[in-house]
This record gives sequence, C-alpha cells and structure tokens, in this order.
Amino acid sequence: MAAQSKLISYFTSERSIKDAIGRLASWYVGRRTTISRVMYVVFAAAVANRVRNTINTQKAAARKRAEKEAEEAATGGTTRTDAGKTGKKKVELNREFFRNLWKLLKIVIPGIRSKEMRLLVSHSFFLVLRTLISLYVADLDGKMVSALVRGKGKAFLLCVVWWMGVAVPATFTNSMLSYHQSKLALQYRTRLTQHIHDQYLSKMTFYALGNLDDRIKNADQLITVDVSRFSNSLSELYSNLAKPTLDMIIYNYQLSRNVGGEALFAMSLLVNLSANLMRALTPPFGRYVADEARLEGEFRFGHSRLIDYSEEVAMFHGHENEKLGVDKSYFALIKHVNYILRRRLYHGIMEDFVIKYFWGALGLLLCSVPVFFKIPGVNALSLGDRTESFVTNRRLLLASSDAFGRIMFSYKEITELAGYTSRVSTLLDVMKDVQKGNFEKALVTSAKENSALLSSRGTVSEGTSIEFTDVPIISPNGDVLIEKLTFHVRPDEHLLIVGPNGCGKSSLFRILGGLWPVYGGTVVKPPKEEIFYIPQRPYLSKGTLRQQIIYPHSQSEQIRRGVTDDDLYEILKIVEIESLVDREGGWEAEKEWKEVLSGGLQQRVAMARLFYHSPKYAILDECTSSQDLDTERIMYETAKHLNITLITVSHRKSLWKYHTNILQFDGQGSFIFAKLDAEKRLALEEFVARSEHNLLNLYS
Ligand SMILES: Nc1ncnc2c1ncn2[C@@H]1O[C@H](COP(=O)(O)OP(=O)(O)OP(=O)(O)O)[C@@H](O)[C@H]1O
Repeated sequence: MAAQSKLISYFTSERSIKDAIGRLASWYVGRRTTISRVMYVVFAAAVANRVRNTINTQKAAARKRAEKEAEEAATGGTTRTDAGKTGKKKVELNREFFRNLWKLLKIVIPGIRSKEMRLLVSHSFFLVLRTLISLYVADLDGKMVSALVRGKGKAFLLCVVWWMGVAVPATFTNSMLSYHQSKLALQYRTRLTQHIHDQYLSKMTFYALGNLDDRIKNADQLITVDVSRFSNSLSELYSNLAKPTLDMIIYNYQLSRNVGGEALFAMSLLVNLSANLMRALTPPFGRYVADEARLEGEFRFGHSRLIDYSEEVAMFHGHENEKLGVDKSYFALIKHVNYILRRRLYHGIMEDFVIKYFWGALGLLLCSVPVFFKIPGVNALSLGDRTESFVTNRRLLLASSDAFGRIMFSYKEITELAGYTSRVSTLLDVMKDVQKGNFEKALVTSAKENSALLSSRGTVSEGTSIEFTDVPIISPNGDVLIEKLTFHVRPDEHLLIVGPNGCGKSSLFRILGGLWPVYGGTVVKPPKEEIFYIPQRPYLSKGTLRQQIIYPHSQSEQIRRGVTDDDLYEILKIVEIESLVDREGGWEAEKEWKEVLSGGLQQRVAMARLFYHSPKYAILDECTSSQDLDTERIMYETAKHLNITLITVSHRKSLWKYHTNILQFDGQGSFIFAKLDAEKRLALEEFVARSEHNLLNLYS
C-alpha cells in the first residue's frame, strides 16, 4: 500500500512530469528528421489516395450516365421524351456542378476588363489587407500581454495607442468588404437577369417553356428569386472562402515558424481526418435547398393563380377547394423545411462539438509546444517571452481555426450554391434546348406509336398566301389530332373554320404562328407582320389606353406610321367605344385594363387594334362571341373594307355569310375543305337547325 502511494506520488510529482516531458522532448529532437519524413510520406499517400478516389468516383458516374443514355436511346428516345422518366436532378458537388458554375461565371463575369472583374480585384485587395491587419493585431496582442506580465506600463500604453491606430484602417476595410460583397451580388444578378431575359423573350421561348415542355415548372420563380439567391450566394461564398483560405495560409505559415512545422502538420492531419468524417456525415443540403425552392415556387404559383382567377373562383364559391390546394402546397413546403431543420440540428451539434471543442483542445496542445519542447530557432526563455509567444500563437491559432471553421461551414454554403447553380443552369439549358426544338413532355400513351412522326419535321416557307399541305396537327403531349391537313387561304378568300371542341382549330393557328413545331408536310405563310390574331379573351397589356389599341407597337412606331391620336379616336368610333377616352382619363391613362373593361368592351378594343394594324390576314378565334349582330356586322364589313382576309373560328351562323371557304373538322381526325357558296350555306344552316354536329355528309 505504502509502495503504491509512493509510486503514485512519484508519477504525479512535478519533477517526475518535467522529467518525462524532458525525456520525450529529447527523444523527439533526436528523431525529428525521421518523424518529419514519416509524416510527409503519410500526407503524400493520403493526397494520392484522395485523388485516386475522386477519379474513380467520377469514372463510375460517367459510366452510369453513359449506360443510362444508351438505355434511353435503345428505347427509342427522340427529341421528345417522357418527362415522367427524367426524374429528379441530383445536386452534388461533382464535375457537373463545376461545369455549370463555370458557365454561369462566364455570364456574370464576362471578361477581364469587366466591371465585375474590377470589383473582384478590389474586393481581393481588401481581403488581403484585412488578413495582414489581423496578423499585426495578433502580434500586438502578444506584446501587450507580455508588457502587462512584465509590468512595463509605458510599453503597454504604446501598444494600446497602436491598437487604436490600427482600428482606422481595420474598420474601413471591414466596411469596404461588405460593400464589395453586396455590390458584386447586385452586378451578378443584373448580368444573369439580362442574359435570361434575352433568351426567355426571344424565339417564343417563354411560350415553349410553359406549353411544350415539362422540365421548368415556375420560370417566374427561377428568374425572380433563384437568380437573386444564386448571385448572393456566389458573392458571399467568395468572401467566405477566399478570406479564410488566405488566412489559413498566412496564419499557418506564421504558426509553423512559432511552434514547428511537424506539430502543425500533425494537428492538420487530425483536423483533416475529423473534417472528412464530418463531411461524410453532412446531409445533402444542396438538394434540400433546390427542393425547398421548388416547393416554395409551387406554393407561390397556387396563390398567383388564385389572384388571376379570383372572379371565377368567387363566382363558383370555389374558395374551399382552392384552400385545399394552397394548404396542401404550403404543408408540403413546411414538412420539407421541418425536415431540413431537424437535419441541421443534428449536423449543427456535431459541427459545433468538432470545430469548437475538439479542434480547440488540439489548438491548446499546439500552443503549448514551444513551452514544453525546444523548437529549433524559437526562443522561449523568460516568463514574458513565453507569455508573448503563447498569446500570439493562441490568437493566430484561433484566427486560423476560425478560418478553417468558416471553410468547413462554407461546405454547407457551397452545397446551397450548388442547389441554386443547378436550378439556374437547368433553366438556361432547357431554354437553349427548346430553342433548338427539343422538348420533353409527358406524352399520351398513343404517342409512343407515333414516335417517328414526332421526331420528323416539315418545311416552312414564306409566300403571299397561307397554304398547308399534308401537315399533321399534333398537340404538345403527342396526341395526333389530324394526320395530314391540306387547305389554303389566298387573298380575299375568307375561310370559316368549324368543328367540335378540342378538335384542333386553335392548334392550327398555333402552328401557323410558329408556336408549335411543324411535324411534317409543307407550310407556306406570309411574314408574321402580315398575320394578326385575335382570341376570344384578348390580351390587354400593362400600359396606357393608347398602348391597348396599338399593341404590340410602341408610341414611336405609331408616330412613324403617321397615325395620330385623332386617327385612333376615329377607329374607336367604328367599334363605338370612343367614350372610353374621356371616361378613363385620356390616352395616357394607365389601368389594369383586364379588370376595368367588360368582356365585350375588351373584344371591341381588340377589333380596334385589328383596324389600326390593318394586316393582310386576320385570325378571328371566336372574337365576337360577346357582341350583338349589329356590332359583329360592322366589324366584319370594316375588316373587309380594309382588304383584310379573314380566317374565322366560330359556331355563329350569322358569320357564315362573310366567308367564301370552309374548313370543317369532325373531331375524329377527318376534315373537309371546300367552297362555301350560297347553296351550301343554306344546307349547312339546315343541318345546324337539326343540331347535327357531323357535317361531313354535306360534302360527300
Ligand atoms: N399546351 C398544350 N399542351 C397539351 N395539350 C394541349 C395544349 N394546348 C392544346 N392542347 C390539346 O390539343 C387539343 C386541341 O386543342 P385546341 O385548342 O386546338 O382545340 P379547339 O378545337 O380550338 O377547341 P375549342 O373549340 O374548345 O377552342 C385539345 O385536346 C387540347 O387539350
């Protein structure tokens, strides 16, 4: 018992600890070269292993992708695919992310002389300056504490004066850093938004994205919200990554001089191992962010839909039904956000423990190295020197570990950036794809049999008349409405189009207007300025009363054409809506016209628009459905008087007399194109009077 307590007191006595440390120190100094070599070899092996693993993972991913593509090609993949099979895009920090990021970077930083590059350079300058100031402050801190320990008041006061002096450039630098960060985010957003607007509002891309393709659900959300988030995330990431990286390099270099390279290296190895473990346990936050943004968009879309159709919903008392819809999308979003919160909670606990406490303990050990071990080239003689060295090293280490922590935390930010990058670059890719005529849409079952038809294209050329020869009418989801349509409209040959709902009447105009692809045959049509389209619910743009009449012209175009406001007034008189000018507060009045004007008035505005433009051909798609017979007569006679060739879709028999030809669909895929003379018109009227919808017999 006595021997045991003697042994314990020997081991715990201060002298014995000092002895042990002394022996350890001399053992270490004796084998320093060997230890260094072993460490460097381990480090090199770890790096080589990491590189090999990365290459293998990328090869495996490429192989998987190639196999999937081959499989798709084998199952008859054409320009249109079944969007249901495309599945969710995975957001990862892989080669694709860097490729996409690089593409976006080229847009947001267009050149070496661009404003963004200049901002980046000055941002970097302030980042370096900030690190140098921190380094100086660490040194000053050590000196200050050393002066205190030694009881040297004058030296201490001098240090305080320097401390205050350094505050001037330090505060300026901090403010400049946050200014640069916000400014860069704004610049990135502007570049990207302009680029997207150029693409989105050209070649009918905005139409194709919503109607012919399923890949982008809420383009509005992507353009307004995700682009902004991407820009903020990118500019934040630069400062959150560039500064800590620079800090790490500079502080670690300084530390390695103070405490010895091996100690720092050993610590880095431990830190690296734990960081790898943490990374492996980090949930895929990038994918979570992308999913959250998508759910957010769906929730918003539900609300904007409700605003758009508020009158219809209110009339139907459909609020309960709508509430179910918006509640459902809200709870889907909240469920996902809650899930992320829980994952963040567990991840935060692990991150805090490792970064603050485990690495903190390693840091304390590191700072104690010069005290307990003799480091070649480092003097730690007196108490003051030891204190100074400890305080400086500790501060350097805190700054360095803070920098490393920020790099680690920025992994989360990088994965978030990956989420935004994926969404924004998907938008860009899909826009490019649809501009090339490649669409991905969920197809109807019958479309699989028509895959050859869907992948072929017809010819489109310009002429003075409208001629369709063997052109298939196919809806965006691959439904073949008419296999081969042939008809023509020459100047002064007015065409009436009739047929049951959903048979493809409006689709014909979509093909004529270039909105839907021509899958076969030949289409001859006049230039787009010579064809004007008026739908049943006319589009009223944002802007003045004048702009409603001259849309899509601008006022300068109106002036260029030599049309005055008095001329416009005369046009309004024809359709008997001239009182609108006074009632609404003049030509310059700006209103939400869709809400201010009744359905019938809107149709008259659309007719006035037609008379202003006076095109060669006009497509009138049930555009007089809310008008009385007299107004209808005035409209048609005026149009004819202006030499406008009319193509009308209407079920109203009062309109038949204005047309010379008829194109009639039976809704089963057949059609008749024939002259509509007085005799046929009479027979047609009789058929309709007997409520017979299939009029094909009339011409057989
Ligand atoms: N964007 C679209 N995506 C998928 N299918 C569409 C789209 N637009 C129209 N369709 C489908 O194409 C078919 C023809 O539509 P279209 O609008 O040409 O009919 P319509 O003959 O003009 O009918 P109505 O007399 O009711 O206006 C319909 O079955 C419709 O559901």
